[in-house]
Amino acid sequence: MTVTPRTALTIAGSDSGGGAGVQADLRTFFANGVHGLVALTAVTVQNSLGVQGFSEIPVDVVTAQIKAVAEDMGVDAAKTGMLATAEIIQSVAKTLDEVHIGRTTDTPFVVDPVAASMTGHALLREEALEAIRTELFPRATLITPNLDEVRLLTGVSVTDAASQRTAAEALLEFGSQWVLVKGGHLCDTADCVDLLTDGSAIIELSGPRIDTENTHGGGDTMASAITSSLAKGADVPTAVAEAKRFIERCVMEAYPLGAGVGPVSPFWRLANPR
Ligand SMILES: Nc1ncnc2c1ncn2[C@@H]1O[C@H](COP(=O)(O)OP(=O)(O)OP(=O)(O)O)[C@@H](O)[C@H]1O
Ligand SMILES: Cc1ncc(COP(=O)(O)O)c(N)n1
Repeated sequence: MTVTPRTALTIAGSDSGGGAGVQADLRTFFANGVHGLVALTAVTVQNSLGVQGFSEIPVDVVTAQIKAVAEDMGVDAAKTGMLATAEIIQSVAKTLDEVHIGRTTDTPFVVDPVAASMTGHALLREEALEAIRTELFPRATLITPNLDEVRLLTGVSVTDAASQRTAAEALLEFGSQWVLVKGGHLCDTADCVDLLTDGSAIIELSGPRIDTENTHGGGDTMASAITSSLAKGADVPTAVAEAKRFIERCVMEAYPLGAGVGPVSPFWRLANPR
């Protein structure tokens, strides 16, 4: 019998290098057996050396993509990545309410507050940070900032487990249900520890730090692995734990591509189905 898979929607930018953005999200949804839906927000000119520029998609086209897939196909979970401008963020937030996606609905919503590429190029206009805090975080089931984004959003510099906890508490104040403070950039630790909290539960997800230069798309892949598990009905702690195991293997099997930073690889699951 033909079975329709669960669906996950990514609202994010394109990476011409294929390692981050909607390309990473679709690779990850596919590897996790979920049908990926896309609302494209921006087209970046990008390779392994960095981002040379980007052009935003008109706001009405962004929101029309969300409505088109949500109204016809249904969305089991959604995530955001690069949103580029305050105008796009505000319109996406309003549209998500209209199609009943977000923490107060049955459809979980993950916000990966992408501000810059790992090579340091801005992917968000400066004035848009406040819109992420006020428009998206209160609607989010989970937010997944890395340590640079944590500093931009809260002013807290995470240097150890105690400051990671302080940052998570500060982020919860913006109104998301759960916060995941990713520890991939805490370079002096032997393990990569991500901290997940909803204000009552505090869960440390720890795994070995894998020695590789090739981590492009790691944050997008982590957030879309979480979104895949949520689309399949997992609760947030289970989805994050599953995604942590998934991203570890993706980092382990990351490959060199181009002269700069290569991408993490969601392909391992397809090569070793289980
Ligand atoms: N070298 C590594 N070994 C194992 N796990 C890692 C490594 N680097 C990152 N991770 C894990 O990958 C996930 C993404 O973390 P990270 O903090 O790097 O996000 P990010 O900065 O948004 O990603 P990126 O900018 O690389 O796309 C986290 O679960 C983190 O613990
Ligand atoms: C379109 C797009 N979205 C997100 C990222 C962040 O990924 P990374 O931090 O690995 O550069 C990116 N580089 N490009």
